[in-house]
Amino acid sequence: MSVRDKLVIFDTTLRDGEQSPGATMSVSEKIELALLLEQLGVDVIEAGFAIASPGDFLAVTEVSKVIKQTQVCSLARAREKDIDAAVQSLLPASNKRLHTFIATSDIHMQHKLNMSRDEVLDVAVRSVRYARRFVDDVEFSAEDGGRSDPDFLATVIEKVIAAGARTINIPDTVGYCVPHRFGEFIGEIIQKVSNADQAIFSIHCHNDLGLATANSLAAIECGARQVECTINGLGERAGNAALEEIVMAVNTRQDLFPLDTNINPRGLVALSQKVSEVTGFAVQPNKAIVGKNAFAHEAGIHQDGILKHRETYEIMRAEDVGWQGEQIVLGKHSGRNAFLSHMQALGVALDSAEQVEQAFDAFKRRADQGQPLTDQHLLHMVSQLTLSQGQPEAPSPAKTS
Ligand SMILES: CC(=O)SCCNC(=O)CCNC(=O)[C@H](O)C(C)(C)COP(=O)(O)OP(=O)(O)OC[C@H]1O[C@@H](n2cnc3c(N)ncnc32)[C@H](O)[C@@H]1OP(=O)(O)O
Ligand SMILES: CC(C)C(=O)C(=O)O
Repeated sequence: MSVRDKLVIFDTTLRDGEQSPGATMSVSEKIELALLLEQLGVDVIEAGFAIASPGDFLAVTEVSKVIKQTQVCSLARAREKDIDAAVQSLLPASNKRLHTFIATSDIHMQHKLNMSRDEVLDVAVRSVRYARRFVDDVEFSAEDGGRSDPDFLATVIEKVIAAGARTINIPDTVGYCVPHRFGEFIGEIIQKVSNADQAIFSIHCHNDLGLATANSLAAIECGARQVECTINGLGERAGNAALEEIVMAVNTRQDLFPLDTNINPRGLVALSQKVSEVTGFAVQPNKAIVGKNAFAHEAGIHQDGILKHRETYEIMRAEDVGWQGEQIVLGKHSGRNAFLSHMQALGVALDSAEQVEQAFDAFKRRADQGQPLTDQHLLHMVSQLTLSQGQPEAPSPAKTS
């Protein structure tokens, strides 16, 4: 029997998600979201960046008090004062992780940090070693890893694993990578690092080119076993990989990703709506999984297929991610089969082929106007039609709505 690998879901909605301009969350909002994230089954909640502000420090502390199973994490630069703040903020946590990082790309080292490769290597190792004095579970991120020299990156990783890092995160900080190359890159790094078996490799992908989910999945195929992501893909600039997309891609394509997660996908829609409410960031209707149209069908050919066999046009079940069920929406693109099935559900019997054609024609004309078509409208429309023909069968809107 083969042992299935686990994919660790590291949620950073409360840290990287909050870095999105306008998405600042209060301490009580972070607590509320953290409890929902725990209920959803995420493995790690990155609750904030303790040194960033007194409010963020408090948020990490308060989240640490209420979360019992899930690991709570704070971010820290590769500096003792950041690590000290993170350690202090995490004191109440039952299960904690400290996440320290430093950039490893030449462009960041030269222009932002003003440090040489040797200096960055030294600071990375010293920070991990320092953090391990206080916390067993230390994650190290090589910021801008996706644009880093692979040999240098592998050297840094090998040394920070030896210094005690348990998770190695290779971010595509600026969303520059493309899927097949990023997957190969992660696989190559894992191969190069002699002590790779002593750590879990992770990715953290940004969505600047709309590739965050695709890049994450490519890396998972090549050996990453932790994915950093956010609800609704919230995050710096164009956002992070969306948790709901990663989880449902893994669940739906088990042929490609034979991995287990702890996530209960039925909580995805509710959490997405809560994050949207807290941040004021609307979820676009066509957003995968959690957009209001993600399981809606207006096109007649699709509706006909769904009515005959749901899987013709559905690769996932709406109710499995927390929607009530798939939606057949009547509109100008709908066909007779969906129209009749809906009228039947409303209790309207259209007995002859002629009645069907008349009602369908009236419906198409109405739908062409582009206004939403409620059941009330449909019932009224049919009653007008049959009354004008002198036929008694159609119920009045008042009786059926
Ligand atoms: C890719 C990411 O998402 S990384 C996380 C980004 N998130 C944030 O920056 C949000 C929270 N940040 C903050 O509140 C502030 O930037 C703070 C508190 C961390 C630092 O504030 P300040 O001390 O005023 O520094 P400031 O932000 O202006 O500049 C960053 C400094 O950190 C240095 N730095 C950046 N990354 C790192 C790192 N990983 N390790 C060590 N030093 C770093 C920079 O080189 C710069 O140093 P300098 O002041 O000597 O030039
Ligand atoms: C700190 C790291 C993980 C990060 O947020 C990034 O590189 O985008």
